[in-house]
Amino acid sequence: MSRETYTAHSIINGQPYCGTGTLEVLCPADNSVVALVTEADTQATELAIQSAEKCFNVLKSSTAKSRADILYRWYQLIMDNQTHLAELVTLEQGKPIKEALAEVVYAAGYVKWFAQEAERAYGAVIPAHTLNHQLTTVQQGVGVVVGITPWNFPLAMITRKVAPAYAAGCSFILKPSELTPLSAIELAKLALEAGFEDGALQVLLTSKPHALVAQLNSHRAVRKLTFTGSTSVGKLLLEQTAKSAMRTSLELGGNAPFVVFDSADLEEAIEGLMIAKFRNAGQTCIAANRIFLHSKIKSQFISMLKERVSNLTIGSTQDADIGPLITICAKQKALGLVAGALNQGAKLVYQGEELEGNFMSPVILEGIKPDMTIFGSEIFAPVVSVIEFETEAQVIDMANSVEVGLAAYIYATDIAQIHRVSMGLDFGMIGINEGAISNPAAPFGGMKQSGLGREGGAQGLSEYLEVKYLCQRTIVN
Ligand SMILES: NC(=O)c1ccc[n+]([C@@H]2O[C@H](COP(=O)([O-])OP(=O)(O)OC[C@H]3O[C@@H](n4cnc5c(N)ncnc54)[C@H](O)[C@@H]3O)[C@@H](O)[C@H]2O)c1
Ligand SMILES: N[C@@H](CC=O)C(=O)O
Repeated sequence: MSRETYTAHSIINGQPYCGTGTLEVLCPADNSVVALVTEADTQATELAIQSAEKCFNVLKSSTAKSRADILYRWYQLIMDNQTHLAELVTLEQGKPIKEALAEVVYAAGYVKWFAQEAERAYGAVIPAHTLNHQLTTVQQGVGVVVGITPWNFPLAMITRKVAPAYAAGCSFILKPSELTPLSAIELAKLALEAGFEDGALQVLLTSKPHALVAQLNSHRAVRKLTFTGSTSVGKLLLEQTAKSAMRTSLELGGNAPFVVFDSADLEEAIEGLMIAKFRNAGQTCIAANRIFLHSKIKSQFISMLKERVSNLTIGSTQDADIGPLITICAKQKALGLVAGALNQGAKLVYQGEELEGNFMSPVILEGIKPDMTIFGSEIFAPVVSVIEFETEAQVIDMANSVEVGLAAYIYATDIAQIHRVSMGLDFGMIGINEGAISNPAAPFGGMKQSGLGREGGAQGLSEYLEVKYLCQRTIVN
């Protein structure tokens, strides 16, 4: 791909909107400027809301079948453009091209899934309490939706929201991360090409999300907020939406335990950990963050892991396993967590060579204890932090002792133990002898401060639907 500097503008009512100011988008691989983006102002935001409101009324009288057909065309266009989309993701987000291609397919998977689910937003007939009554329910789209997405999966975190919203008949205003606007704009262009009505998907770009999102959240026409990002920003937005009691879905941060029992198949557990820890250089919300190893297998597991980790290639070449972190600040934060853990008594088991720019070599730490800062932090980098345990009760307690509860992983072959531990863990998703759990057909989401609601699966559509109860008395002449 040539390294020309792209330009990008917000999309309002189906058209590019050349806003004011200029935001620079940097390539994480070398921190060069890859795009200049104009920013949406308050007027643009107001126009987008008006257009979304108008479009919602159009969508209200469209059929689920027609929306399903349009979603299916969007799915096909994403798949037809997968190389281009993947290159954009690698350029602005940094993940290796093979992972970017996998993200395109994953993102498209949500569109296909919700093209199918669109026609299954069933209502119900309720047995009536008296004669001459018919009690039914219907489901209708909630209205104008605002979606805010992060940079780590710049395509999939968008399709996981926009596809169910459109399937439900909602119009959508998207504010993607300022770090990855190009993928968002490209996806929206493909949606319009597929047949999305002009106000059905609009994209507002800004480097000042606080002001723009506050404007959206305080508007009477906006009926739902769906947010994916950090727990701290999610909580702040929940305060805003509380003011109008707006429907709010939050997909927030994680701190996943990865528990390896002494009955585990260690080869399988290593394979699972390589995916759950190192995908996207450790920058995933469901990344294995705390590695709990039973004392009987700890030494063997760590030596097998060292062997695998020392063979990983870090860089921006086609075959690299680990790309750069998103920003230099993200790398400094991760190195700070490692230094802090060492100061607090952790032991350094492995650290690859020091690398330039945003690239970071993997690190393995052992001797991590629950009172260390790293234990309670979402590391978001290729750092393995190992905690030793003795008993099932002890590991469940330690795993549950954090404030978030998104994903957890268990490796064991004792079926009764797998059942007990799965039931005991306070996490919304559990990988059992499996390190790759993401799937459009499954409900994605967390407990405790990891969020509210679920995305994907059948539940993902309900998040955008209102249930309306109709109580009809039959007039008998
Ligand atoms: N649970 C999930 O499904 C899931 C998926 C992906 C990422 N995440 C989480 O996202 C985080 C990483 O993403 P990030 O760094 O982009 O998160 P972030 O919270 O910094 O930003 C997310 C989005 O919120 C916007 N934003 C930031 N401050 C805002 C404010 N004051 N008001 C309104 N909007 C604001 C950003 O512009 C961005 O679009 C991690 O914590 C990760 O675990 C969760
Ligand atoms: N890793 C998640 C997204 C959060 O980062 C996914 O697989 O959907």
